[in-house]
Amino acid sequence: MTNLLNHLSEGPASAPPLLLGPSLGTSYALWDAVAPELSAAHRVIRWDLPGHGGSPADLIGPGATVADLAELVLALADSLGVERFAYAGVSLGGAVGLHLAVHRPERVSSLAVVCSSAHFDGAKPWQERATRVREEGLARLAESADARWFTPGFTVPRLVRDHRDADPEAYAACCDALAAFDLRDRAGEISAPTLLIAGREDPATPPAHLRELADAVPGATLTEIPGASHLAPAERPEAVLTALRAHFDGDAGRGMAVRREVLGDAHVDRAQARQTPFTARFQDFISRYAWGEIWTDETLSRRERSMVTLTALVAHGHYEELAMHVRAARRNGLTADEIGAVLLQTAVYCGVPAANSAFATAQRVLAEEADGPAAG
Ligand SMILES: O=C(O)CCC(=O)CC(=O)O
Repeated sequence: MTNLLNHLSEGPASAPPLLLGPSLGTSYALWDAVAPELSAAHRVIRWDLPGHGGSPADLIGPGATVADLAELVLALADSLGVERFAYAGVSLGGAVGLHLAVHRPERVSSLAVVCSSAHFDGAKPWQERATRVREEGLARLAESADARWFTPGFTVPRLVRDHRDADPEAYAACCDALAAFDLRDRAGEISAPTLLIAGREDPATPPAHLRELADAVPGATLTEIPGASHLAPAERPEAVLTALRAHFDGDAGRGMAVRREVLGDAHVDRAQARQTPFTARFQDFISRYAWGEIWTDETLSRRERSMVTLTALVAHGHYEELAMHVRAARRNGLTADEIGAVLLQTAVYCGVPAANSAFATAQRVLAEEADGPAAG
């Protein structure tokens, strides 16, 4: 029997690690609709609480704390050779992230706290729930899971099943951890870039809890997701994914916006649709560095960058990319005459045959543009 948390790893082993933590009663299936997308640019490692999903129940016992759970997460990371990681967690999983960011800041590069809090409204309700679960098991409590986790009419049967099938003693020990958790007077020490995500309809950790954290954690940003209750990654995965990507992907997120402005949505959508696990890291590299760092640098205007780029593409004979960048140059404000003047200059410095092909390519693109809206 292993003494490690059960986990699922997705994405390239060489990508930056991102750990995903679950909420009480759920399993790593909570991230099913989000993790595969995040794994395009991250080594995603999602874990199960003790006695939940596939984790052994005896990893914790009565009187457990969030610190105990955080130690189990660090042991898992150590076992996978992961020293420093980005971390996102829901509710109890978010509390683990807050604890790590305060007590082990050297391990956490960036933090997202989803439908969670610096405290869970005192010890009493959790002590009562722990007692009840120790006495009667989880079947009856699981009957009310939908109402506690989702907006009316929504459900994820797998998660409700995981709740019912969790080990009652381990579940109760997790309730003990929630009862004792209060990080309010330490939240100001968090130095990792922090994103807070609230489900606007969440009755368990309402948006006010996340706002309280936003006021306490230096530089934290807060996103409220409409139409989401307590398990936002399951109920509104697209919204959670967008927020997490913007937070964790940083330059790549910013770069993607510039890439869309310069190359057009149609082109970027096609490139994204063609993306495979094999090309994902290259796409991410392009968004992060070419678009997120270089094209966003304001030392040169976008018009100037287009002129330099056209010249470089002619010099190396990259005529497919040249066609794309003639369209981009038009978006960046160059006239057809200016593009012609750039290509004429390349005849001097790159050679007449190269400029000859470049004029033919540009002529075709400009003619297409004259015939109708740019194809992107
Ligand atoms: O299952 C619930 O009733 C919500 C429990 C809670 O707020 C802690 C958690 O989800 O981890």
